[in-house]
Amino acid sequence: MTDLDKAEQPDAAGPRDDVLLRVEGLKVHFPIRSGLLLGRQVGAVRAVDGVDLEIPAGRTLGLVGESGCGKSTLGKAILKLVPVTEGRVEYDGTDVASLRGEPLRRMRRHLQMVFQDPMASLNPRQSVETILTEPLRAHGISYDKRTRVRELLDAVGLPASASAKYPHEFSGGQRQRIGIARAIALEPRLVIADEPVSALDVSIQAQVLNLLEELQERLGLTYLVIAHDLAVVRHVSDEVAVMYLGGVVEQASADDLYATPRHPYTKALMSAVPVPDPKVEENRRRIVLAGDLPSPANPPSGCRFHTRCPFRQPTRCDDERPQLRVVETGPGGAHKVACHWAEEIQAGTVTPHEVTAQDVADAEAEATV
Ligand SMILES: Nc1ncnc2c1ncn2[C@@H]1O[C@H](COP(=O)(O)OP(=O)(O)OP(=O)(O)O)[C@@H](O)[C@H]1O
Repeated sequence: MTDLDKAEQPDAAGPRDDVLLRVEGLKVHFPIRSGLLLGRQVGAVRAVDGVDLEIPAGRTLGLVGESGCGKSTLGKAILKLVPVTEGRVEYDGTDVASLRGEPLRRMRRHLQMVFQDPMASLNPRQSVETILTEPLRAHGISYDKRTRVRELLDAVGLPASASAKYPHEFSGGQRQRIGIARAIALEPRLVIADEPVSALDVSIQAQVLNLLEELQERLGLTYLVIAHDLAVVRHVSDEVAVMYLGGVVEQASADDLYATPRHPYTKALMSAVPVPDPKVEENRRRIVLAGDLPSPANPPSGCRFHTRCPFRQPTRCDDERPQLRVVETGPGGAHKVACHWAEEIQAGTVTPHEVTAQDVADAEAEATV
């Protein structure tokens, strides 16, 4: 069975055997140092604070959340680009943390990243040909330069003449195509795309997203697509995970999550998305969250979202951190939510109340881990 055939199989609530990437209890805490020569650790930024994720082969998981919630750090931790404090990253059944030297280098071939800003991630002094062949040289892979460069450019919709040019000679969208060509040069299986279109004009975004989808189909790629923009994630994802302050608060198939968001934070995020139908748009009720994202150096106790949550119930939300749990399994697969009151909110027995900026400040003052 090919990866693509496997990807046709329906989701199940239990563990699946076609999982390419599995993340368990992942934590990335950056030490905060103080004192002379910054030698003493006085705290930690809990950028990622206990994340579980699974991506089946050939599928796309979209990861959304506001700036600073830990999305990029999670992506980097999967690629071992930042040190993991606790937890496990398993790629194709192998614990990534245990790999060193040659096995790590070999594994890296299969996991590649597409970055937000192609101008910053491409070396301005290298020609496109050098940019595209450097990963092959670094991994000691023999290739016919002209043929391989032409194949890669063709795969991302650029002409062979692009080969001799430099990044500044291209538009933003073309540069991101070069970044994508570089990412697929080593024939990876998993690609982590961190805000792949947020630096691009809206008119160009769809073209680049379509290219990512086309390459997925042709090459059987598995994607983790990180974005703050819900529309971008919806466009490309089979499943979507919503992150808030270092943790995943909701995960479901894209259709289920957009049709029936269940976590209060997801409800607020979704309420901000404009609806194309003018009648629906007119009646759309925006949930505006009071306060800002709390500092990951000093996260609230209990549910990380309780300080801003319109559905907060004393005192369980303040004291007990909810686990991400399956609340429903439908045709789209398992719908997981990290909220103590997910069922009651759905049934309408727990209802929203107004939260003011002062309420948030008071709750934050009371609630530190
Ligand atoms: N190397 C680092 N050292 C210390 N703190 C860091 C480091 N990298 C990230 N952080 C902090 O970790 C938190 C999460 O950052 P991260 O970049 O992962 O969030 P994000 O959701 O990707 O946001 P954005 O979209 O703005 O990049 C932030 O508070 C950030 O300041």
